[in-house]
Amino acid sequence: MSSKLRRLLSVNVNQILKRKYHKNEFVRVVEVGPRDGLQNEPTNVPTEVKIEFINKLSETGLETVEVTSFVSSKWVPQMGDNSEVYTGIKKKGNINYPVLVPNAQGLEAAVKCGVKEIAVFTSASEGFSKKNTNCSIQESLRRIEAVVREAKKHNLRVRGYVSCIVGCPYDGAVHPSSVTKVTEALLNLGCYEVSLGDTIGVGTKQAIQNVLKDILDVATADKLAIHCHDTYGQALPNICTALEYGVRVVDSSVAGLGGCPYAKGATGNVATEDLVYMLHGMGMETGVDLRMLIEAGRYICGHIKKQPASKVNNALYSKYGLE
Ligand SMILES: CC(C)(COP(=O)([O-])OP(=O)([O-])OC[C@H]1O[C@@H](n2cnc3c(N)ncnc32)[C@H](O)[C@@H]1OP(=O)([O-])[O-])[C@@H](O)C(=O)NCCC(=O)NCCSC(=O)C[C@@](C)(O)CC(=O)[O-]
Repeated sequence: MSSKLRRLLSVNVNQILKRKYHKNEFVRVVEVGPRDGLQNEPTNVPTEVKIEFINKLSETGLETVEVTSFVSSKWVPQMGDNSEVYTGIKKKGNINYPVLVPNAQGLEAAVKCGVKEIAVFTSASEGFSKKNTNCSIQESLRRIEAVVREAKKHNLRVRGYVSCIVGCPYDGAVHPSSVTKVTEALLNLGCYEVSLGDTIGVGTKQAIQNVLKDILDVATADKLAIHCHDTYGQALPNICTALEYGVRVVDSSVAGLGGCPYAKGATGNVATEDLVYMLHGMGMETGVDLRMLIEAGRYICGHIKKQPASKVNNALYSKYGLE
């Protein structure tokens, strides 16, 4: 093929794939602070503080707040009060409150609490799957299949996560085809949406493009969400890249809290305040009140004795008179 023809074809492919974002388009922000944000906190956060934190997030206009995880408390002690937190929060009718579930035991406990939505999780890399859930990817998919089957009997909505979409702390670089394979499997198992996790935040624009181009061969953008940790400061550009490819659901954590206990060195998610500020600046809608978000971020940071890892929170805190 001549280089001119090749160039022409690649321009056309990019035009088809790239759906420029438009003013007033809605982006659903999935707040993962109470779960992803707190799961790695070394000191115990009191249950009543978690509940108040989630109640404050519920007032911000967010449509989805991931509350906790029903994982083994031997593996993640911070989430050991999952039932108390889930049943203790004030639930607003227009908000989804998903919880993370790794297996049948977690599902059973979640169902007892009356959850309406669960999130199942696996990895695109074997090393992380083993360290995070003590099983291979194949085995995790078998567990998820059983969990989804049971969850559907209870009319639960099921969201999926794929970790390590670019790099793995144990196996190194991850090929896009591995991400596509697992994403497709989760969708086929019945997840309404799959969140693509750059767990250790190593991705750059090009890497995210490569992942999305590969996945968009098997799934449409409306089935995808992006979940970027900000270890290398690439989260916002990477999210913009995902927006260019039509993704309209973005996970984030207020005050940039978080990290995974089984991904050492990885920092928190992109801060929700920074994400919302950027999206509003681009003319996109989120329904989120930035001031109230900053307040919620300050509340939890005050309790865990940390400065918010959100530039927007730090810049606007005094301007909004929240001191
Ligand atoms: C999957 C397991 C349970 C396997 O762990 P295992 O040790 O192989 O499990 P097991 O079945 O052998 O059980 C061991 C013990 O745990 C208990 N157990 C077993 N299951 C549960 C449960 N659901 N709830 C409560 N307890 C449970 C079980 O009862 C038993 O208790 P014992 O008999 O010794 O007293 C474990 O590896 C685990 O809990 N892993 C979760 C780790 C985790 O939460 N990681 C962070 C979340 S993932 C993440 O952050 C990434 C994400 C989603 O944000 C996206 C991204 O950024 O990439």
